[in-house]
Amino acid sequence: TQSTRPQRLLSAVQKNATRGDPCSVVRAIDDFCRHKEWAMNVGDEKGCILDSVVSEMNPAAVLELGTYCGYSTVRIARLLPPDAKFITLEFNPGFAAIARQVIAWAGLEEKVQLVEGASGDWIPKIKEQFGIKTFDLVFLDHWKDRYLPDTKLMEECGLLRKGSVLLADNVICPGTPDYLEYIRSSPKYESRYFKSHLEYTKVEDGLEKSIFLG
Ligand SMILES: Cc1ncnc2c1ncn2[C@@H]1O[C@H](/C=C/CNC(=O)c2cc(-c3ccc(F)cc3)cc(O)c2O)[C@@H](O)[C@H]1O
Ligand SMILES: [Mg+2]
Repeated sequence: TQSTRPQRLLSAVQKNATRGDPCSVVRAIDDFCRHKEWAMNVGDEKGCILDSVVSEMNPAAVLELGTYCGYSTVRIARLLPPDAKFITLEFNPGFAAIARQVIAWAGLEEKVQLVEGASGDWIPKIKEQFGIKTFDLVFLDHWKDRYLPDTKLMEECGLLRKGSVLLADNVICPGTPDYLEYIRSSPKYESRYFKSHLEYTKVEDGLEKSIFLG
């Protein structure tokens, strides 16, 4: 039977990365995507911006929307303090299965809770299910037309506090026009665009970092 791209990405990790070494897992995926098969991971260039935001915040509670193969999950989890809570939502069972193995290969399975399901269904249940009051950091990297509705839902569910940071991938390519318009014009957010490139290409893309003002 034919393998899928995520399966081939996992094989590349198992072949080229060292078990328990998150940086080698990140490197193995970037090499695979740059030299073998492109895949929609945040990548190394935007990944460095993600790293600096995570390191600067030292967050106690992180939410990721859209795990895919777990590349950004590993990037974030490797930088978290020991008792931080990190939830990543993924509704495609095939991708979730691959991501679990990528996260395990990095030795980070204790730091990450991968929840299988749709963000719209799970966001209202997070407080009671996981004992989380608010998130310090949310990384948005799922379907681009879900960024805005999920942001409004997180506001409504009281999951954001004064100072919570939303970091959104792909605000230029593929683009998230309705989200950008909302977040940049809303008095509830202080927003800043980090210009970069679409993963593994020279095409412009960037991350939008938005601080919730309460
Ligand atoms: C509501 C809900 N709930 C839970 N999981 C959800 C969910 N909605 C989606 N997911 C999950 O998240 C990932 C989806 C990611 C979507 N990302 C992109 O489409 C994307 C595309 C490009 C791209 C750019 C130029 C091109 F020419 C082609 C593609 C680059 C990117 O960086 C992307 O992120 C995927 O794993 C999907 O199952
Ligand atoms: Mg992306």
